[in-house]
Amino acid sequence: MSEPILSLRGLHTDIAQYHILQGVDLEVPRGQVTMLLGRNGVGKTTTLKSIMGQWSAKSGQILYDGQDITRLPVSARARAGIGFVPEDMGIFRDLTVEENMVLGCTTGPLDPARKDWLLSAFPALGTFWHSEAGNLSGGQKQMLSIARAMVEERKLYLIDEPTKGLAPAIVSTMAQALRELKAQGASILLVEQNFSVARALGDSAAVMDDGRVIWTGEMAELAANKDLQERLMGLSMETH
Ligand SMILES: Nc1ncnc2c1ncn2[C@@H]1O[C@H](COP(=O)(O)OP(=O)(O)OP(=O)(O)O)[C@@H](O)[C@H]1O
Repeated sequence: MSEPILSLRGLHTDIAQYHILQGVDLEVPRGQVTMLLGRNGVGKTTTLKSIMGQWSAKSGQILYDGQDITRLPVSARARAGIGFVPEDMGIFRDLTVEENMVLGCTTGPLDPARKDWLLSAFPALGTFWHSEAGNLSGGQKQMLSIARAMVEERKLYLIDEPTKGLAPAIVSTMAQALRELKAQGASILLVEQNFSVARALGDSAAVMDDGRVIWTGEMAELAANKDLQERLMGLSMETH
């Protein structure tokens, strides 16, 4: 098997006086979707932000594509090919959809073929291309946030709860876009509470508790084992 695109080794991150990540070990295989699961507040978002550099790790190591990025600034991690879609969307409300997308481009102008693909994946963005992003619906803002992170090809995408609060029809649009992204060869680390999406998209899974990864394996294995789900996450995926 080839080297994982990302390995976390014993990662510790503090937020203020709180010791949030307490030795996270995690591998994200190349070209796969890895689900990061767990109860609320166990450190999933903090893990993504530590990988991106928005929180700096106190100790431990982040290896990305053969390089130690633990101490690099956010901008260098982005240039190295990591894209991050935060849960709070981070779009600019006063700018148009187009302007938001252009701001997502770091290496040159918006590539027309990439734009065509994104507008076919998320047609509403084409309809509102010249509208202010603040006027979009909640689901459309979420699509814009994801589409902006996909506007240039990245090797690794970190995506935090992309389907949160979305209507079922939009959830399947989002899931399809992520499937297409994977088909293009990207690696994805995905935090997702919607278990039917997790089951449908995930190749492997890592479950966190109390600032650590407590289980890793195939997503299909976790999805098939109710006792394991109850033990790791306190719930059964079938009921969610
Ligand atoms: N800015 C902050 N200041 C203080 N504590 C924080 C901050 N951000 C997160 N935390 C705390 O860190 C812990 C982990 O939070 P995190 O958002 O990483 O969890 P999560 O697993 O993503 O949770 P959820 O599923 O609820 O989104 C929580 O106890 C949270 O309260």
